[in-house]
Amino acid sequence: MTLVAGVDSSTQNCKVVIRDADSGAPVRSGRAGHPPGTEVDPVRWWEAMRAAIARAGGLDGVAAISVAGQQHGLIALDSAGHVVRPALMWNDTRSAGAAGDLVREVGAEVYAKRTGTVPVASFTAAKLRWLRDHEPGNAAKVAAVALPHDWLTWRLRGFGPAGAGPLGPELGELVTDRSDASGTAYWSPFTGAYDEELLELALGHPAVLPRVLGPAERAGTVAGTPIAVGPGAGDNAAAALGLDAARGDVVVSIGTSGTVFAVTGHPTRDETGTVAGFADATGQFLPLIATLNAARVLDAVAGLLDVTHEELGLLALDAPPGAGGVVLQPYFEGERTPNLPDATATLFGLTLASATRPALARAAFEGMLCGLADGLDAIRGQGVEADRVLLIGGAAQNAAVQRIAAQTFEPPVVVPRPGEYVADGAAAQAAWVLAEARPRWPLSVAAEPPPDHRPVIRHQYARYAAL
Ligand SMILES: Nc1ncnc2c1ncn2[C@@H]1O[C@H](COP(=O)(O)OP(=O)(O)O)[C@@H](O)[C@H]1O
Ligand SMILES: O=C(CO)[C@@H](O)[C@H](O)COP(=O)(O)O
Repeated sequence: MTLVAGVDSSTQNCKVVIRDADSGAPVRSGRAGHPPGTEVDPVRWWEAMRAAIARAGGLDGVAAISVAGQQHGLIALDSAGHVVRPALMWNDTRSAGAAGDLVREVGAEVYAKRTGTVPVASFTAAKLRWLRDHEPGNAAKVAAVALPHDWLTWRLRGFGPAGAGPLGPELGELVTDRSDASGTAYWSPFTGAYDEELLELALGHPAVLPRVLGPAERAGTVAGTPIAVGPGAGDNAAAALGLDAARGDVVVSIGTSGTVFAVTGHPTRDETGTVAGFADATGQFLPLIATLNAARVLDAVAGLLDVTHEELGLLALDAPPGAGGVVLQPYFEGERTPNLPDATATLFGLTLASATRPALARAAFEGMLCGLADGLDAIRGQGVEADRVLLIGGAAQNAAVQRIAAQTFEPPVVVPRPGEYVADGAAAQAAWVLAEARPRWPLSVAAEPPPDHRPVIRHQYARYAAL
């Protein structure tokens, strides 16, 4: 049996799956935690990846591996290959002002035309501008800019700071793929090339950028082994690949971030900045919206009510759709869509009658899902069909999330079997690199909550949207 490995280096954890390259059958897996916070020394991600691989039984028998990861994070390297400072992650909102400055200087319409996106705080370009303005000493040292999956792929191949690996710094050996490059706001999905002028505008000087590989192009081999290394991908593009998402499928992922995305044959540009015109991992495109407040909204409210996730779900299902008028605008971490980096969470509509534990619990589910349903509308506005919603991510296995999703979204909701779709997509990419043909592994469905659309949920959420 030929085995392939896929890695998901996400915000909270690193997950590794090892699969049979032909059938896609799972063979073994492992995971390790990441430190909390919105800036992290990427060495900790490297250590977690090594621990997760070890917990998955190592790479014995594995013929190819690919790494997918959280998008956008800035890993700034000096000329010796050392990280200049801890990585600034996608959910670090300090760069909101820098994003605003870049958009003012370039113009939202021009950004959308050149990169398919209008940068907000999450994007790499905004983080580079923040570095230039707030840590000029560090900015001056930047010789190369990598994203989390680029840097992990580089380390896996034996490159790294002088002395850390057998091959030395070799900044020119950095590689990435279209999907992650498209989250920088200095790469064009229209031309498939970097926009070096926009990079320089953000950082203040040129820098080495990872070479952008094609969907099944080899990056090299794992240091000291013949194991092939794939190009890797941004986590959302990897999930689309892992789900084998087809036209008409809209993926809604409820993990640390909430994302809504679909694979399309045409690049998109939304000058309002709501929909990011990303590329996917198959040579197509992946219009996407992302929210900062997803599964952790439920974590926060479960903590407040001192219940488990399952108990929170039972409480929520005790309240009627619309939660008796209670609305949670769940901006616990500021928000990216809508672009409100400094916002905080607010509860609306409380009365003596509605101030109950079930209503608060339901308002948490509804608030989180309404933000994603607004995103689905925006994606449809880009000419994307939505025949069904594929619900994935850590919170998708929660029965109340499934039921309330079927009440919030218009299209039917399908919940694939519990799985690590980002890591699965990376494993599928590794199999693709190996066989030079895209694998078509079967997708099994765990639940199809009966369609039960309740317009009241979104109507009352929308009433407070502008406040
Ligand atoms: N049954 C559940 N109900 C609600 N939330 C859950 C459940 N299981 C996991 N989660 C939440 O899902 C999140 C992790 O999701 P995951 O998709 O693995 O994260 P990431 O986006 O970092 O990859 C955590 O915040 C966790 O608390
Ligand atoms: O910023 C985005 C997408 O634009 C996020 O989706 C990140 O890619 C992080 O994802 P998770 O850690 O939640 O998977």
